[in-house]
Amino acid sequence: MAQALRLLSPPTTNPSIPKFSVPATPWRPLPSFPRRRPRALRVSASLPPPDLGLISSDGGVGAGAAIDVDAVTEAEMKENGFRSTRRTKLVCTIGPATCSAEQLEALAVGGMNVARVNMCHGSREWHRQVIRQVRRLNEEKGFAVAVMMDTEGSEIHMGDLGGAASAKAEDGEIWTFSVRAFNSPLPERTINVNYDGFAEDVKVGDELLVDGGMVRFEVIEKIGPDVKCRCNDPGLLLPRANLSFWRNGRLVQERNAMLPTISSKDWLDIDFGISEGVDFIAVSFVKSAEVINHLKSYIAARCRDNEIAIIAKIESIDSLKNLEDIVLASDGAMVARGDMGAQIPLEEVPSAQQKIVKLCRQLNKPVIVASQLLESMIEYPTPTRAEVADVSEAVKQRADALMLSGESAMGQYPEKALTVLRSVSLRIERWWREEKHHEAMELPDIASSFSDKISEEICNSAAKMANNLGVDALFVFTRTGHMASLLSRCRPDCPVFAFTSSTSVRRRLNLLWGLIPFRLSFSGDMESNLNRTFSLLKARGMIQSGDLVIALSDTLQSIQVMNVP
Ligand SMILES: Nc1ncnc2c1ncn2[C@@H]1O[C@H](COP(=O)(O)OP(=O)(O)O)[C@@H](O)[C@H]1O
Ligand SMILES: C=C(OP(=O)(O)O)C(=O)O
Ligand SMILES: [K+]
Ligand SMILES: [Mg+2]
Repeated sequence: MAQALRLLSPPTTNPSIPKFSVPATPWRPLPSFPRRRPRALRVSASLPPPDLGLISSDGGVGAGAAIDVDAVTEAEMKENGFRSTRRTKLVCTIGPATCSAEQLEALAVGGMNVARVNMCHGSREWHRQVIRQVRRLNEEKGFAVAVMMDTEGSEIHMGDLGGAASAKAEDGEIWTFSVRAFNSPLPERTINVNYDGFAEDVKVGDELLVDGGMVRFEVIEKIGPDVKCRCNDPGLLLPRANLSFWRNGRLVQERNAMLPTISSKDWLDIDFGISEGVDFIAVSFVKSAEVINHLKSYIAARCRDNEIAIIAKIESIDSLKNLEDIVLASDGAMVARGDMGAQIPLEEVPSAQQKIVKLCRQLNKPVIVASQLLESMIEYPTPTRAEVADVSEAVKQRADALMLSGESAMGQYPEKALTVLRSVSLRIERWWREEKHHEAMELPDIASSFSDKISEEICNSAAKMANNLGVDALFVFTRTGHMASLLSRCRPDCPVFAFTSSTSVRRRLNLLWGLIPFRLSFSGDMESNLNRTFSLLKARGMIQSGDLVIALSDTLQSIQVMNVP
């Protein structure tokens, strides 16, 4: 009996799983405000124009019954049926090739779930414009694109080449790497280095790697602040490229270890991100869990209502050493293969990726696989076969999200690259579902309270039932998003419709595998929630009478199997 009572009592929030939690605000009906009908969207590929956008159709069940549906997802669902919606989420880095309103809209229509701005490049003003543009598109056109800010971090990198887009280093050429401040244009074959201790730290004979080995130099002479280097592996130098130096075949790490993970410039960028209301902050070159905890308390003190999820970028040797602690402290992780490949041997990157993806799923943290997925598409309109195989491997590992970097930031074919990610994801997901290739993964208990344990058991059972019964969808009514994340962790065969009353929770859920987040105000009365939801979704042609669904609620900790009436 006690058990039954507990099952019905509202769950307590679990402080050790801060993921996506928002302060428990009492339910209140959202103010009804006039909504503009968006203009028709420009649509690429085979999607029909999503015409309803953010418009709330109340399906004849009264005012206040509004539901926010992502216009693009809705179009995809109508086109392919909702069982076939894409489960893998897509992150696009925004840069000069994609920063206009039209270009951002094209990416949103093409399936971008999260827009990433990299604070390593561009000015704060530039990023502000991009973030506001994304928000405006969401409001006006019914997208639900989340924004991720990525910190620069204290890496050693080159300056911006005095404004040049790139510079070619030829075999045998002597270049000067210097910490001096120059007036632009820079002297010929001269590169600025952002780190003052550079000239002291390197030694004659060291190997200097640009971008993890895209170009290689050998240090041949040190003259005060200038370091003369001979180019051994020629190639293209890009602005602000990462620099690492190697001695006797090993990465020289001492100095990196002394640089703070979050520099003073990063703190200013973080303040900027908080004031602009970004959804995620990705922290570069994380070394330990402490920095994540520190940042989380900093953010908690500054933005109560609008919690920001912290993504730890796993890209340094230290982050691999402290992986589990870092992932536990964070709200998610990124396999940042670009810098990782400069810190560990390249042949170790694939196993590191697999390990990180698996650990994140076990610990219920979303994970992004990033860098060079479609690198050749920076210049060419089709990917290499090897790139398609790499993307499909990440999809098979069932990472939550895939990320474009240079392909979308400064490449020539950003929309085509996104289309490749979308179509490869869809195809591989379907193939893997149909052939039932996925082995069940051992999912450890992660709950730290009895109430959370109940949620976890409900989600594990519901996902299993959904697979065994072949249901059409799982519905979850969730305030903090936690229960939705637990369902996503199970990677069920059917899509998960996640209903939350918070727009910011909804945007953050966008990063999670298999979730279709909706904003909907709902009550503690499951019966009426379900009836309203069914009417609203039926009115929009998103579900039909007879569809079989399993519905869960985190306020009631309940589970129901039913046909849509
Ligand atoms: N805001 C920006 N302004 C200008 N260029 C950018 C911007 N963001 C990204 N880029 C370009 O896109 C490339 C790839 O982006 P990303 O992978 O995020 O950075 P990085 O190469 O520094 O790790 C960068 O090297 C840079 O040339
Ligand atoms: C995603 C990465 O980080 P950034 O692009 O900021 O270097 C990476 O190194 O792979
Ligand atoms: K960065
Ligand atoms: Mg990096």
